[in-house]
Amino acid sequence: MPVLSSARYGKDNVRVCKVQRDEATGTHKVTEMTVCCLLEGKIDASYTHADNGPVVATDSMKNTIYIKAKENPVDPPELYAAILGQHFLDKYAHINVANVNVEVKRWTRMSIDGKPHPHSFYRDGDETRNVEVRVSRADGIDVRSSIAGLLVLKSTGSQFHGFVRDEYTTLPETWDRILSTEIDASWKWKTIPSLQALRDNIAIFDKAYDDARTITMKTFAEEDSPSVQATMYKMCDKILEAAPEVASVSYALPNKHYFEIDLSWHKGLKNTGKDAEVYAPQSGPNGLIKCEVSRS
Ligand SMILES: O=c1[nH]c(=O)c2[nH]c(=O)[nH]c2[nH]1
Repeated sequence: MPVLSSARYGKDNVRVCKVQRDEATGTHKVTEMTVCCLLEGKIDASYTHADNGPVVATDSMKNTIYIKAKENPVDPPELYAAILGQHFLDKYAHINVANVNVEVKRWTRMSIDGKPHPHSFYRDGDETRNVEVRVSRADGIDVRSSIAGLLVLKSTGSQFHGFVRDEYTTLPETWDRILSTEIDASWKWKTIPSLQALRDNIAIFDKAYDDARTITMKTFAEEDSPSVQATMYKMCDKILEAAPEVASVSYALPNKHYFEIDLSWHKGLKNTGKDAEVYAPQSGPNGLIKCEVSRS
């Protein structure tokens, strides 16, 4: 006999833009996000017995995503995701868990003649601020916040030597290389008991996001990196120190290689080591280095 061992369903890729207008000053704020909402609960019969009785249509979920964005703040995204998830539990007795993911795009305010413009913005890179929120009747609210797609490069201040050398090794050791990666940093919060508890401590989310972004860039820029591994561990350690309510921090960093090109075959051109100026950026293969650091 087959058993339905797990099931969740909902709406993905719901794109929402909210404009908040301060009538007094005429200043607007724009938040553009993509929402995914998947529900769990007593929904097995819809899979096993073609019984749609327990099914809240995914189309209704899409409508709910818009309505909750109208009725509530959409930032910080942790709050909006928790409000939306809690709504499904409050409204439908047979739904036990709501999984809400939100990805927020960057709309950075324009500066015109040195002054912040009240209603004009620009897309300031592909980086996104993301949250994954699980609102559960039994377990409270679990939140993972993250920064994704932040592309960084440093042209010196990175080394890699002392690694295994054997009959499989061709990579030379280096004391000075280009280091580039696309930051995927996430921090998992200690479980939050209720939506009210989350509301009561709302400032921690923006602060942790700002701290994580600053720590990531400052550590990347200032450290003479011995390896991606050692640098990301240091970033995790600093974020844990800055955000006491965070339980663990994770990074997933692709090593975007820039290879030196030996041009000595052409009139003895010097282009390696201290003379390296022209590099060949690699699309792949690339290293991929991951870690999670928790409190001991
Ligand atoms: O920082 C690095 N870590 C590695 O594990 C590795 N492996 C590699 O080929 N280059 C690098 N760089």
